Amino acid sequence: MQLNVRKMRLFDHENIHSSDDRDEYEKDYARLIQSPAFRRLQGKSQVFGAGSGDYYRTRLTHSLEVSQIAREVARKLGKSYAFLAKKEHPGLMLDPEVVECASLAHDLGHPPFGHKGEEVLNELLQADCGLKYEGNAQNYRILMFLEKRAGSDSGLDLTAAVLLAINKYPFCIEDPGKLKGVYSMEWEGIQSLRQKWGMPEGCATLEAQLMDLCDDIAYSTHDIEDGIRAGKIQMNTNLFEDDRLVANVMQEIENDPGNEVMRWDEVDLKQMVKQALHHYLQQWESIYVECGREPSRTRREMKARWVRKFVSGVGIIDDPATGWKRVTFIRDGVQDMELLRTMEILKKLAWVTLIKDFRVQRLHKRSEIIITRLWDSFKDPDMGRLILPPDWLESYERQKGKWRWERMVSDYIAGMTDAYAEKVYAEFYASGSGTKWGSLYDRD
Ligand SMILES: Nc1ccn([C@H]2C[C@H](O)[C@@H](COP(=O)(O)OP(=O)(O)OP(=O)(O)O)O2)c(=O)n1
Repeated sequence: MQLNVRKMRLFDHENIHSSDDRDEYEKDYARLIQSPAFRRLQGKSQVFGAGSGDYYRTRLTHSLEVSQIAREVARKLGKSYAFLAKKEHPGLMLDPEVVECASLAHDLGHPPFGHKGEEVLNELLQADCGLKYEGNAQNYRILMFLEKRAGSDSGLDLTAAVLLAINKYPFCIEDPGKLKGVYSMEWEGIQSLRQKWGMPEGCATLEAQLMDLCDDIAYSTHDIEDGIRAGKIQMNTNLFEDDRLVANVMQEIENDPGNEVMRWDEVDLKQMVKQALHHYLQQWESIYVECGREPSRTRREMKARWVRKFVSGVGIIDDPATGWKRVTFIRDGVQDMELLRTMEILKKLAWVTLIKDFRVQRLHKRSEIIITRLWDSFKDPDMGRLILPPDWLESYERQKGKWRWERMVSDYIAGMTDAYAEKVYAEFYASGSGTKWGSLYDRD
């Protein structure tokens, strides 16, 4: 019975493969891996611009790393927690295949140029028409409406378990006070699934929580690895004794007062930052010697050890505040605050050394200019109708007024890779010898 609730699909009208013997999650995996939205992640920035170096992460390689980590952790937890085997509640189960699919899909909604693109598109939409743009909400536009699969016009029509495992923020984003969530049109479907499952309000499934934590494990470690490779973080120095760096990290923490892991009223903030950096770096010297003083091997080994350390800390506890369960780092049956803080401080370290680096900031400035000019070019329906690809217009017309024009334009811009956004921008605005005209044979 519960399995059916987990494997049900929202639309499921015409399944051309209904006679095949694949498991429902195998179908989800195939639909995701073979979707154009998934392929386009290869051209979307993680931190450095996609295409700025073959070794740096893109949203695609990041999503693959998250899915590998999340799948393994789900299997491991499945063996350690007896309640998971009882399958008493569909939201309190951990299927490795489900977290794998959710991880592959969790960043589909990112526009070109990563978080900066998301911020700019949101500001433009809000200022011009009062709509919001948010990457997690956009995941559902893509999965439920924009992607097509053989035999259906209604998105990828994934199983309920996978859809809810992507839902980190189980809210309607258009409700007052919500910065993240699901747009109202898609929230209807997600909410109906949550009700069928009996999900408590505001709580995410265990699978969504695990995907979220594994996303953090992946990027907090690989961003540092990318940063060392780019020469922005010097690991062979005693980072925790670098007063300016420690002060910058402290400043970022103070700028993020809502972060519950960082309750610095409870601890000495400076001490906490120094301790976490010390904790992180402890093994650096010995790994360096073990790896024959080879920087690239040392970097990889350090990253691998930290992923293993974080992974081995993942557990499930009761959450007295909600009566639901919580996936987090645990030690001796309680939340491991030291490990949680170390991870948060790694994120801040990446922030102050990489994201605030002037070259990355120039990339952000450029992406702001490009996205703003693209928005200005397409937002007016009279002009937009002349310059949008015909299949986008046809999809829009088929909705017979259910979609607002601005939502469709933001879908179009958000779907672009970094390079494609650059190309369309150059078609409109570059002059002289720098002009790059689109070829007649390019697919838009
Ligand atoms: N202004 C920013 C913010 C973040 N990043 C990078 C750092 C990480 O590599 C990644 C984090 O992105 P996610 O979408 O995984 O972030 P969250 O999970 O924190 O965001 P959300 O809760 O919105 O999903 O993006 C960046 O380059 N520039």
